[in-house]
Amino acid sequence: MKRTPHLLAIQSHVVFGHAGNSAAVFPMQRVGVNVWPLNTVQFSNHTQYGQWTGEVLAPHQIPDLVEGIAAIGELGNCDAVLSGYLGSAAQGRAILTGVARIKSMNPKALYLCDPVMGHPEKGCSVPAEVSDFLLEEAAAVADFMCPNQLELDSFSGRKPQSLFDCLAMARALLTRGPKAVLVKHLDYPGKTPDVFEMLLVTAEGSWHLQRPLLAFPRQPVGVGDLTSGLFLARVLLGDSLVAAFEFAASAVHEVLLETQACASYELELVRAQDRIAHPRVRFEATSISL
Ligand SMILES: Nc1ncnc2c1ncn2[C@@H]1O[C@H](COP(=O)(O)OP(=O)(O)O)[C@@H](O)[C@H]1O
Ligand SMILES: Cc1ncc(COP(=O)(O)O)c(C=O)c1O
Ligand SMILES: [Mg+2]
Repeated sequence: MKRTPHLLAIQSHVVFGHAGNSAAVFPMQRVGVNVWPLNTVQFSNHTQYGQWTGEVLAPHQIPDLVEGIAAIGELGNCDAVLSGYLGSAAQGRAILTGVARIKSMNPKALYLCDPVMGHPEKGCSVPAEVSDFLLEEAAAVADFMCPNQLELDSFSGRKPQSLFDCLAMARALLTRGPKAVLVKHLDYPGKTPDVFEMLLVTAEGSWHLQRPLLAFPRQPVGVGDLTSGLFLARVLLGDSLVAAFEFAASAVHEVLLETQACASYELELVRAQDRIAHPRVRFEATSISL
């Protein structure tokens, strides 16, 4: 029988609604991965509501919890680490310590870093030390990085002029260390307005994917976390990087369709669960080059 993969997911948890682990854990389980959620914050709700209660996990808790799993002899079973929203650069460094510990026990373990930097225009951003940490330290260790356009711009220190420029920027990030860069959301001058575009860049090639841009009165939150989580889950289940990219885009689209149909602000993950596991649509990625 094929072994069920194990994935350590280090990101935020919200009591109400879906962001961070609260957006990614259930979908990753639903597609067939054992998830070990390690919550970097526990907030009442995501920060786009403008108010919340709760606390940030002290950075030392991250290695403490990883050592606890080592002490019961299970750490070597970890096949991948996913990290998302970071409260501080110290928390990020604690995650890299955990990743190094896991890779020493299982050299095949993968690390996906979702370099969450927030949405400055929505009043949510991360300290400069966190963006510096992500570019200067995390990129060198990560196997996969999944920025959105704002995060890619921040890494590049500029905005793109065209689709090919986005590709050049993603390629530049690839040279920092990751095996693949998945750009979860492209934005550039001249982009077709009614499509949502994504990019996957690896040493072997580059792929572009389009799906419909759906209208929402308020943009749903947690979409990026869901995308990264499903991509990594499908890679662990044996998909090629391109197949995992296509799967994640298709499953996320299904969740957004259900969310739109329910006129819900929070992602409708429970209602969409069967379509997360078996998307009815399949968006195909097409190869592009500079
Ligand atoms: N197909 C879609 N139609 C409309 N909006 C979308 C679609 N897919 C994602 N979004 C929204 O676009 C924004 C950018 O998505 P993305 O960069 O992937 O993730 P995030 O900002 O959540 O990390 C998010 O606000 C998300 O809710
Ligand atoms: C607590 C928390 N975690 C994670 C996120 C990231 O969500 P997204 O996937 O939309 O980037 C947010 C966004 O507001 C958040 O408030
Ligand atoms: Mg995000």
